[in-house]
Amino acid sequence: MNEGASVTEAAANIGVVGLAVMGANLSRNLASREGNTVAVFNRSPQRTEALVAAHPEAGFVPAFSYAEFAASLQKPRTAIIMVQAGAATDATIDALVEVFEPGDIIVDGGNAYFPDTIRRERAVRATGINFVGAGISGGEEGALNGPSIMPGGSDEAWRTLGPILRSIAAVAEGEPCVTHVGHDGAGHFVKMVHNGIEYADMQLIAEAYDLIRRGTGKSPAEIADIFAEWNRGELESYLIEITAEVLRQNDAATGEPLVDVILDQAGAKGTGAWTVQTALALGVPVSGIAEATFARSLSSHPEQRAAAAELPGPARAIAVDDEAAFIEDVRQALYASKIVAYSQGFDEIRAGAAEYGWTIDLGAIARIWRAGCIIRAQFLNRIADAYAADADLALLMGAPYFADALARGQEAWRRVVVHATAAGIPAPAFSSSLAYYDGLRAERLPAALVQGQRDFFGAHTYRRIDREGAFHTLWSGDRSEIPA
Ligand SMILES: NC(=O)C1=CN([C@@H]2O[C@H](COP(=O)(O)OP(=O)(O)OC[C@H]3O[C@@H](n4cnc5c(N)ncnc54)[C@H](OP(=O)(O)O)[C@@H]3O)[C@@H](O)[C@H]2O)C=CC1
Ligand SMILES: O=C(CO)[C@H](O)[C@H](O)COP(=O)(O)O
Repeated sequence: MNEGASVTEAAANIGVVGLAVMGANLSRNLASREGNTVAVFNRSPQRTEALVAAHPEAGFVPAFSYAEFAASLQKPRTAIIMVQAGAATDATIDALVEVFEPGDIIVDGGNAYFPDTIRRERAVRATGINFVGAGISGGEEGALNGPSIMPGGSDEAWRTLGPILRSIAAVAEGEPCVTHVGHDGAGHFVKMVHNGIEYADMQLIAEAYDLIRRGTGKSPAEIADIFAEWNRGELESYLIEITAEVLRQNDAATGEPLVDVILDQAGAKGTGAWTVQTALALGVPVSGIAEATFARSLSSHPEQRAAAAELPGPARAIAVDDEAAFIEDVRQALYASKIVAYSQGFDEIRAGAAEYGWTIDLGAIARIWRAGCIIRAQFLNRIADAYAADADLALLMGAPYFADALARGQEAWRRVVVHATAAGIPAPAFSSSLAYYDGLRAERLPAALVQGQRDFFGAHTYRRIDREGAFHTLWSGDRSEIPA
């Protein structure tokens, strides 16, 4: 580490490294707050020059080397990194550690994989510099006007960072959408699950659109009106709102609905897969999130889709007698499946907190997701209420409000899944959410048979319903049972 430049050169109280969509807008957000002077740095100088030229009102302090960036910051220095996850983040942290000093704070605001954040926090802390992994959600508009922020890291770093992050975060019912989630990787863990829920929510909405289009023959613009109407009720959310916008958009080149000219292969940068991988390791069944993630993968294998195109099946058309009733069924199925997705996500956060020793206030997470982030929704108030009533809820969807909503919606949900299945319309997120609901409420599951099979081929033992202990049947002997 070097000593940086003299204090007299240090004009900025905060800095941002990485000036693509998120970093540029976050820098402008920071600069717009009273008392902030923002130093900006990007690996390629053109981005720095472009940002500074485009926004003279922001009073940015541009830097063209890491040493210059460090010198432009008041001590203790605070810098927020907004670069690509993975190697880019490691390279940026390494470069900052070289020019920062003990007591300074490095915040990684990108979508890092939480084990990386745990590793980085440990390594950077050893230098005396604070490292905070902070999930930031809201896309371009959120970064500019107020995102939802999920910081991890130490209590000491939070004391310094808290006021800055509160000043730039979205506000929901007077409360800034930021909370100290927990230590080291807790913030990025929660952001990861946020994105997993985002994948599920998006897939469910996409399935609802597909079913309505195939069931009623309505145009995308007409379905946009349906989503806009839904957005005035219990489904009110940013994702429903933007779905109406996307469906209403016509392609300038062809005049066709834009949704009909977009290639039907969904991309993914990895956070959904991380959510599922982590859930598998924790033994948490996030089946809705997993199906949503796999649905993107399935869409993106054109060679396999071409190979399967001639396989037999129904014509993917639903015969609907009562259009209005069918649309209402889809709405209810969407709401029920959405409850499942959030319940699964919160279950994963609860399990992750237990595994990694974080104290995560689940009600506070619901509250900071009410504004600023991509999954912001009226519905999150209901989740916050559920955790306020019982902070140790074993199952979010078992809370009275959600249990009632599921009870009200489950018949419609079943009708939609039956229709979809009979018509050969894939609705993996709707179907798997319903299977999860039925699985959890089942008095008895065929898991008993799986245990019998495991004991048969691998002497893995089983437990009995009527006695304590583990048992094994001598399958290749006289088939008597012995205590294991
Ligand atoms: N876009 C979004 O809606 C959201 C993104 N995020 C996360 O925020 C972060 C930034 O996202 P976004 O603004 O979309 O930008 P990108 O994820 O596209 O990252 C581009 C930035 O990373 C920099 N970069 C790439 N490789 C390196 C490297 N080896 N060393 C230093 N810098 C490097 C680029 O610099 P250069 O210009 O020199 O190439 C550029 O500033 C990401 O982690 C992303 O996952 C979080 C929430 C929402
Ligand atoms: O973090 C985000 C929103 O919360 C980003 O928009 C993220 O890139 C979305 O993930 P993907 O690109 O995999 O759809």
